[in-house]
Amino acid sequence: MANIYYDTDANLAHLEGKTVAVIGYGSQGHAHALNAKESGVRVVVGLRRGSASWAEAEGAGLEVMEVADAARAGDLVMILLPDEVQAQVYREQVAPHLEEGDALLFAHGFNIHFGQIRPPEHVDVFMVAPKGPGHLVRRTFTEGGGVPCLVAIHQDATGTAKARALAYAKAIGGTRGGVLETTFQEETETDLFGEQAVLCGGVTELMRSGFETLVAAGYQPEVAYFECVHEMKLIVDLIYEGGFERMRHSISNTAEYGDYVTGPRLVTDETRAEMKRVLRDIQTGKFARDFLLENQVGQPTLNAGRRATASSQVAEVGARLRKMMPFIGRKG
Ligand SMILES: NC(=O)C1=CN([C@@H]2O[C@H](COP(=O)(O)OP(=O)(O)OC[C@H]3O[C@@H](n4cnc5c(N)ncnc54)[C@H](OP(=O)(O)O)[C@@H]3O)[C@@H](O)[C@H]2O)C=CC1
Ligand SMILES: CC[C@](O)(C(C)=O)C(=O)O
Ligand SMILES: [Mg+2]
Ligand SMILES: [Mg+2]
Repeated sequence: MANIYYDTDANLAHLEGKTVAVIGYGSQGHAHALNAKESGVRVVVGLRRGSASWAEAEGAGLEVMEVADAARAGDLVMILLPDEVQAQVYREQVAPHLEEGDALLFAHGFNIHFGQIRPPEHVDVFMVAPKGPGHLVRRTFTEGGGVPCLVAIHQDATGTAKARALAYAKAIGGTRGGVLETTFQEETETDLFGEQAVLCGGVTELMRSGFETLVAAGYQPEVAYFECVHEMKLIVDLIYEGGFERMRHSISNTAEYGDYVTGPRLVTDETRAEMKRVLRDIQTGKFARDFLLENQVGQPTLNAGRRATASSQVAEVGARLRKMMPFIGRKG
């Protein structure tokens, strides 16, 4: 059985009198900084002077400083920069300011697990990794809930790493949802697998292929969008609330029958074999090497993917239909 911690297992006193430096103010950064501040923690944000994030963080009432200054000010330094820039920023602007007893925190294990960052022995190194997008980490917190987190300890120099990790997780709302103890290896490999095979790569490819199949067969693109993209959230909301059972309780018997007989026609033994190969590429470090190389040569795959997404029919149709649904809006 997994060790899972909740609010009463974590004590914010471990952060009392301490300064948390949140480095980066993007998806995760803004959520951690604001949630922790509202939990009574002293927070400073480390950024590049004059950047868009700087203005945004200051506008939200946070104390902002350059990365090196924040690293110096922080007793706990949480690295919330894109994975591909973390190693260089760490080396040049964070490492020189890590003092005995400080803690270096991550929200994903990539750089530690794949050996891109090697912290000194005199600091705690741990992870508090929300299992959800940063904007939802923030939104869920403001609604009184919390996104579950994983914690893992890589180094326990002070003997208090776990207590501090749980306190940090509580400050950002994680213990409201449950904080599961893991290792850097398990978090890194499962997170990469989940986002590639299921949550992002798997789901978007499935939705896009469904949309394109209907359009190619002569159906209206707007019908295809509502059916294969828009409704996904409504179906997933039911799974989020009550598992597959609640979703299957709400859908028609016709849909449920089709679910049982057609799902396995699409996710076949061949798909499962490919999932195993995807996992193997992650475990052997092949994916990490490819991603690091991608960044050394100017992100051609990321850029091509973004261009293709922006000019796709599903994007054009979706943008037009969402404009007519102002109640959806963007909440952060
Ligand atoms: N996105 C998510 O929901 C999740 C992310 N994670 C992990 O959290 C970490 C952060 O990811 P994410 O929130 O997506 O990151 P983002 O891409 O959203 O981070 C962008 C922020 O980093 C700043 N930044 C980028 N480059 C630099 C630099 N060279 N120096 C200083 N600041 C810089 C940007 O500032 P500027 O305005 O200057 O560009 C901006 O504030 C990663 O380890 C990721 O794997 C974990 C769980 C979920
Ligand atoms: C699913 C993608 C994610 O792992 C996340 C939001 O949890 C990420 O890296 O952004
Ligand atoms: Mg994730
Ligand atoms: Mg991830």
